[in-house]
Amino acid sequence: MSSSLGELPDPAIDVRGLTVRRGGNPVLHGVSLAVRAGAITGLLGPSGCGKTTLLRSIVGTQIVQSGTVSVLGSPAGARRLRSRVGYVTQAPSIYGDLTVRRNVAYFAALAGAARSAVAEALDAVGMGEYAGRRADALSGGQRTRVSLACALVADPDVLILDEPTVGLDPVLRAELWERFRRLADDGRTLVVSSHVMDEADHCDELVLLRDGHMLAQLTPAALRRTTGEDRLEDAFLALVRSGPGGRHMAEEAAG
Ligand SMILES: Nc1ncnc2c1ncn2[C@@H]1O[C@H](COP(=O)(O)OP(=O)(O)OP(=O)(O)O)[C@@H](O)[C@H]1O
Repeated sequence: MSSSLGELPDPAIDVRGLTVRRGGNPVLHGVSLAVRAGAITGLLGPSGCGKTTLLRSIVGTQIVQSGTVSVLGSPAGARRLRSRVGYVTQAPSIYGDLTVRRNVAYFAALAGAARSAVAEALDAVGMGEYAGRRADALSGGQRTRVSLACALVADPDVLILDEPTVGLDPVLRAELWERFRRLADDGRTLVVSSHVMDEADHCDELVLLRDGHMLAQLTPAALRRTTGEDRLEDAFLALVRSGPGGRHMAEEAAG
């Protein structure tokens, strides 16, 4: 695939033997995965399986017990990654007493982005018409979109998005996935978490997590092929039920 970004290391993100405890409890158990540059990787699994913890480890905000996480060839959280990695958390982190435009302009200034990038980022998430509104007068879904615009405006090479489409209507969800696809086609690397298997078909690769264990990393087509299920929701369930043997099958199908 041609990339406007030139030479990004591939894999863009390399996670090896990642073990994390939170509040004294094991949350991730020796997770290893490789995220392809210039692709959309979907991180899928039920609520509480460790998706956010894995994303935090990739961004470098999570204390990890063992294992390594490297992003674009540097250890996760390294200073040189700050402008290259964008992270949109599940709870939108924007300033309620600022307008939508000023929120995005603030992040644009931090990133040294052009002023024109602010309007572009707002249009990209369908929030252009709300530019003058205070952020504390927005709905939850609108705040999520402004949060996403704050990440997009910095034009990062790697975008880590924690459930970015939750609470959005189907039209907006479809538009955002189109946007994500264009970013990946342009060479950006996206990791998008979701607990809705319907979204998996928008991804190039899937990382399936359950109870802090990685069940499989494979394409949606390989997941269907391995399990013989057409609906990805059913395919995920079939993989879970097939246990460790299923995991082995999935690896063979992926490999
Ligand atoms: N601050 C914390 N202290 C202790 N345990 C935590 C903390 N945050 C999360 N956990 C636990 O870690 C596990 C994984 O949580 P995590 O938020 O990574 O899951 P998730 O897959 O992102 O869930 P969801 O889809 O509901 O957001 C859960 O069992 C959760 O209860």
